[in-house]
Amino acid sequence: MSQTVQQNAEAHDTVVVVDFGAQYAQLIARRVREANVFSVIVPHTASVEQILEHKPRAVILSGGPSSVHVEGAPQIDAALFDADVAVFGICYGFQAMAQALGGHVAATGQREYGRTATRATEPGTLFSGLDLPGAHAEFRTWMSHGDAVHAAPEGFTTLASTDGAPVAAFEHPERRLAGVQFHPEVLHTEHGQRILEAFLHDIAGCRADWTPANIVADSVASIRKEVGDSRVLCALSGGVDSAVAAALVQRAIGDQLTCVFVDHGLLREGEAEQVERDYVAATGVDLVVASVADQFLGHLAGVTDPEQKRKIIGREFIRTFEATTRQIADDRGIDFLAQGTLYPDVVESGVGEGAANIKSHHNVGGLPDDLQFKLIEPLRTLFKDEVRAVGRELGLPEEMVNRHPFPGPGLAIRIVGAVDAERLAILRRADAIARHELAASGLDGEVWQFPVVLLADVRSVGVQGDGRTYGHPIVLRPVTSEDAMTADWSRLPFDLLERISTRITNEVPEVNRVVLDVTSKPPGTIEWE
Ligand SMILES: Nc1ncnc2c1ncn2[C@@H]1O[C@H](COP(=O)(O)OP(=O)(O)OP(=O)(O)O)[C@@H](O)[C@H]1O
Ligand SMILES: O=c1[nH]c(=O)c2[nH+]cn([C@@H]3O[C@H](COP(=O)(O)O)[C@@H](O)[C@H]3O)c2[nH]1
Ligand SMILES: NC(=O)CC[C@H](N)C(=O)O
Ligand SMILES: [Mg+2]
Repeated sequence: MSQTVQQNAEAHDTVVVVDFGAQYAQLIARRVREANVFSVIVPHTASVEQILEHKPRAVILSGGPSSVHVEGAPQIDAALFDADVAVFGICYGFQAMAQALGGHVAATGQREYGRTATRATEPGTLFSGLDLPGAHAEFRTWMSHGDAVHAAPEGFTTLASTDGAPVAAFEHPERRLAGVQFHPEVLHTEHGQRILEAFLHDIAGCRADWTPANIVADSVASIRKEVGDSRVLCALSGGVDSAVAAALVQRAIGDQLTCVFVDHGLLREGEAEQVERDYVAATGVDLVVASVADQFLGHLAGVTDPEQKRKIIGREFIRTFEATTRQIADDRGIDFLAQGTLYPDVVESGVGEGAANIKSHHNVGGLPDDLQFKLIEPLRTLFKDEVRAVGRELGLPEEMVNRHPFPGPGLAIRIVGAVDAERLAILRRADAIARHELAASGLDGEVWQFPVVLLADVRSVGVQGDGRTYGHPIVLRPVTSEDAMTADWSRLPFDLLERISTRITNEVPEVNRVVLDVTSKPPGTIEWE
């Protein structure tokens, strides 16, 4: 378990979300945090001891695709229910809980997907704060199940039912156990957040202390404690996360901090200048710029595999930080490196046991084994919207806090194929046009991120100026998202897409085709590599 998680677990009431393969485990964790309670996610393969290591006040069992009554389905160890921790089951988690405690779960023959009317038969603690008109009140819930709890375990009160779920909610407040068949975490469920909060606050007794002001105070205190009077190098990219991480470290230790910005030749047009100008102006921080494009491009020459690109970039970042340290360190040296790593970077890099490695984020899975620095990652447990809230709390300007994310490996993972200076120049021009037109349309805020991708190894035939061309396609990938864990393709207006397409094919001679990516995440990721 990472040190940050340990610290948070000690300072705040923690909720552990056990992921049974749900589409919504991330969403559950976020909703818990929206109730101002700290939460972490663990895979269902975690043992009860591993769950309890987080010192949770409550555990939430997520939904999942399996059927609890089928042999080999993931189960929950009944020891959890005697561990003096509150437990809330959702969908599969509700069924697993019912079965483990002696209730009866079976297929119903009546599947319920999507909007479902749930009849509350008893307010209990879970529903007591809801404005439900009388007994047998109906409210709209979101369901996704084919199995159902037919009999609640002994001692539990049944609170609701639906046509396809004889027991749609139950609780045993004295044992601090409860569960629901529907999904309280999705916005389509009426009163969903209130029901979750009733569990968190009224049944589990979690304090609502996970707020931006507390996050800042805690991180500042723990950075001070850890760093003492040592010096810290902070990797600054111009993006939101590292800007907020640097501002936190600066608040904690002031001029013991030096920031380093790596110009690795994989940046977008104007980016290096912007960091030097804006960030220093906003914070007055001490900034070193390392201009190392030749070094990065040299190591990337001929490399086409995305994971290999990330590993090379992760390694060269660290080599650059080491070289910078040698350049600027006095006789005390620099032991600490601060980075703006976020919780989704950690989850996607498959660091948690059992989680799949989707891609090795250069700053997590891409780090070299012989790392000389101790890492300070004050945002390692946060989602992006929480980072933005912390940035506002620290007084960073709104333009900085709202900036679209840009991945550390930069344009290297937006060129499908090997990376070289010429290809980078093509992509940089196309990207600048797309960004410019998006900003000019006033729709910047509607889009989470807008990758522009060059399919460098693909060519297609075109006709331009009455002549045949054989050029490359550019892919536009504008997406909307809440936290980059899931995303949808942005429905940008056709006239904006047309302007971008026309300008790119007119102004970038090597490109003769512009295509729009209309894939959500999942199944696609946001970046192409
Ligand atoms: N060009 C760079 N120079 C120095 N450090 C970098 C650079 N690019 C990335 N990093 C480091 O890698 C971390 C992860 O990069 P990432 O792009 O995920 O975050 P960010 O740039 O801080 O924020 P955003 O997600 O908004 O772009 C950064 O927080 C920073 O510490
Ligand atoms: O700093 C980073 N280093 C990386 O190696 C990396 N890979 C993806 N990303 C960013 O993470 C978010 C999710 O991206 P994917 O849907 O492509 O996994 C998106 O915001 C991506 O831009 C990265 N950021
Ligand atoms: N979404 C879920 O958790 C589904 C649980 C189980 N597979 C069912 O069909 O009932
Ligand atoms: Mg970035």
